[in-house]
Amino acid sequence: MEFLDKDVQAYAEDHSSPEPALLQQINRDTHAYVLMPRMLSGHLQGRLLAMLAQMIRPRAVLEIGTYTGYSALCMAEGLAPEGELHTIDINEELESRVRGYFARSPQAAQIHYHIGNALEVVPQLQLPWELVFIDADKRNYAAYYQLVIGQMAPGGFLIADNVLWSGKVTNPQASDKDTEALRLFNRMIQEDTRVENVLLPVRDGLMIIRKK
Ligand SMILES: C[S@@+](CC[C@H](N)C(=O)[O-])C[C@H]1O[C@@H](n2cnc3c(N)ncnc32)[C@H](O)[C@@H]1O
Repeated sequence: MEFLDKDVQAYAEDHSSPEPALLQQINRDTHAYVLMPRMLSGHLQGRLLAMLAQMIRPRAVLEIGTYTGYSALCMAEGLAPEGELHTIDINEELESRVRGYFARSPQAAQIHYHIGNALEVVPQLQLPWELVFIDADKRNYAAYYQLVIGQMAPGGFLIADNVLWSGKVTNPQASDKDTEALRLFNRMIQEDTRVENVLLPVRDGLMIIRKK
């Protein structure tokens, strides 16, 4: 479910910076050749991620859930000159496609792509994260948060995607495991006194969290 009216969404995209050429190609290719293209962040959310990264100028970015590399490349636009971005995905089938896209990015040398289960890879990457994007399996959102929050730099930002889950989080009839996991995650963030947070109803819901 999109929370914005279709015309408003189109208007917002028309009045946001265009996608860079490489991202346009990833968007097109993902819809043509890859399963579940709805998972890609897309134009509006991608420009928001790029803008937030440009505001933060992070030296260390972590992404959990690379998929076809779209959101990683958006956030890489804002990396500090000495910064690095680590992105993890469990799906090795997309690896050669994604490596090809990353190689064409102006930030190619700063991007580190890991194939594996994020629950195992994250503890091996001990960096003071200044920007984290959680966008993988919903049942592990709380576990990912607990893994990274201690590693994050004070003043660092964490963004979690799909926290409205097509509106199911507010539907009392919805009790599937993913919906329950997202309700638990949202409640956990709301009650965590170490952070400030705002839930933005953009696309499928973005929880933006700042570590105090
Ligand atoms: C919604 S997609 C990511 C979309 C991408 N961030 C974007 O905006 O274009 C979710 C991805 O998480 C990956 N994933 C699922 N479980 C995972 C796990 N345990 N560890 C790492 N990646 C995982 C899936 O393979 C999938 O590619």
